[in-house]
Amino acid sequence: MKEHKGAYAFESDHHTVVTIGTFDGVHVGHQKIIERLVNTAKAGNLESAILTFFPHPRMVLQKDAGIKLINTIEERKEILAKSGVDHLIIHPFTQQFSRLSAREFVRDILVHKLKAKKVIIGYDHRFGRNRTADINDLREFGREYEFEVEEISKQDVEEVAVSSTKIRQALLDGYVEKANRYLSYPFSLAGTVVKGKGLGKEFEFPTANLEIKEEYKLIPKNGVYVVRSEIDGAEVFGMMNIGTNPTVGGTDKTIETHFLDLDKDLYGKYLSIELLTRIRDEKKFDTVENLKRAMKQDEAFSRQFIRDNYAK
Ligand SMILES: Cc1cc2nc3c(=O)[nH]c(=O)nc-3n(C[C@H](O)[C@H](O)[C@H](O)COP(=O)(O)O)c2cc1C
Ligand SMILES: Nc1ncnc2c1ncn2[C@@H]1O[C@H](COP(=O)(O)OP(=O)(O)O)[C@@H](O)[C@H]1O
Repeated sequence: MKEHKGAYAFESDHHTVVTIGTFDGVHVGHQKIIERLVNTAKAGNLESAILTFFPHPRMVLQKDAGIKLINTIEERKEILAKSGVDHLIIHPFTQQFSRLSAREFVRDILVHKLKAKKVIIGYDHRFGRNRTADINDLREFGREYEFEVEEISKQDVEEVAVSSTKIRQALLDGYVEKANRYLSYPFSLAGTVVKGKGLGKEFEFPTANLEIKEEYKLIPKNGVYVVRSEIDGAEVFGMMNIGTNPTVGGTDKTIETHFLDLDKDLYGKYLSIELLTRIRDEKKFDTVENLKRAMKQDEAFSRQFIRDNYAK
């Protein structure tokens, strides 16, 4: 897969089949559409291209600081790279871009830059300034500029929309296994290990504190989770706490992981950590002793879960 920083940077000698969308999560519904894109490309001797926007239109137009996404743009790239698509075009969605008329968008971007011979698009997709054009207008443009339009049915679009919403809601409710089923891969959190309060080592449970730089990344419900990661090329399991550490009087939200059977300085490392299942809610314990006891139970639970599901 070739990545292009915006439609204007796209270069290819071939004609393309293009689909347009955010594809947050790249979940099973998205994967179906991408499969169709890739197969259509093969059958028509075209190259397949996904046109996606970043930042998300809602971040730009509504200054929607609250919008949370399942994938960071880096994660989205990595997952799409495995899908067999020839081109990923990440177009910066700006105020200026949003003012392109429907005709300008079709003519300048789809036809002249991307050389689209086919566009696969949802039945309800709207585009151009103020989102005034619809799929019928696109078909009209297709006759003029000689490309075909293939519609993604209402049912397929709804399936896709529903599963993105369902995945976000499942994560916010702590149901990571449900989210992982919809995604067909484990939801993960990625960031740099930073210094915490320095209490973990006294606890006998040192924890790597993850700092996630993308403020738009969705963080699942507070609580304790069994996790898996890769550190220096080796698979490691662990238990993660997402929360405010109320027992030791914390207030800020932290994401910290104790890795099982590991003794390594992790400061400054960039880790991607998969969430496998949820163990329990975060609690305010009366004493640190009681918290320690709970963490020992978490460890026993985690080891059993790993034996049951990931035994080699
Ligand atoms: C598996 C696990 C479960 C945890 N559960 C709780 C909890 O229920 N309540 C709580 O206040 N803190 C919980 N913590 C957080 C500890 O309070 C935290 O590790 C400790 O404050 C050390 O923080 P530090 O790494 O920033 O020094 C948990 C941590 C881990 C790794
Ligand atoms: N098994 C392990 N799991 C997590 N971190 C570990 C582990 N072994 C060593 N470490 C190191 O210990 C650090 C955490 O220690 P801790 O006392 O909790 O300090 P702080 O909270 O100040 O970051 C981690 O960032 C990592 O560098």
